[in-house]
Amino acid sequence: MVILSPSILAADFKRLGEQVSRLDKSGAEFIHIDVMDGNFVPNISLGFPVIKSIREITKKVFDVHLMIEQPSKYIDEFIACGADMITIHYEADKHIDRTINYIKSKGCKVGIALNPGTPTCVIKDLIPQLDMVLIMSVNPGFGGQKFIEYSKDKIKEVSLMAKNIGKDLLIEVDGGVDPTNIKSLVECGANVLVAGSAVFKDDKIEENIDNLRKAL
Ligand SMILES: O=C(CO)[C@H](O)[C@H](O)COP(=O)(O)O
Ligand SMILES: [Co+2]
Repeated sequence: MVILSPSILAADFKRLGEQVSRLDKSGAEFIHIDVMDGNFVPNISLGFPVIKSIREITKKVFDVHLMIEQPSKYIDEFIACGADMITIHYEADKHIDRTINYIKSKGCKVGIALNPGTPTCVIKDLIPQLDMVLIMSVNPGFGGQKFIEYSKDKIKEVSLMAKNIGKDLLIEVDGGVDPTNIKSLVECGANVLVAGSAVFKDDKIEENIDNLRKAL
């Protein structure tokens, strides 16, 4: 099964409630929420009040992508706001094993994200504990960037690591995903596809999601 996770970073924030309601009625399984702190990445996006508000609109899985330093400080609050899955960056946490275990102890799913410049070998020993690995296919911080081709090799590497230990792992790809490349990413082993610009383009959310699904 291939999961679509539209990123609300590309939504029209004037009409966020309406657009999230449309995602709620769509065939997308997850909603990807990009949290940026202006420190780990050179941009600031949204935080607790927004997540809490849209939680009232939909029961879809909230796939919360934390692009923040010291994510362990904020786990309880993200869970309280309605996060179902919390993904932290490998590069942002000095004690990642502890944070993974903490998130799991709270009954929340956990993912680790890797920047384009971080090799996949760093997460090999962590995979047994994880629900998801997120391969960044753009440098984090902004939507609408071009897909980095070598990300495909990284998807294949993580897929092989999971296969070698018989682990049912979610492998998410985030950045520059569109109908022209989505099929090739699934062929590499991805099973959760984030799309921001490709979903919200021209305000044709339903049609764009259908087109992504058809391209698979
Ligand atoms: O994490 C992200 C950026 O750091 C976003 O999820 C990602 O960029 C999605 O947007 P798009 O599909 O427009 O590339
Ligand atoms: Co993201």
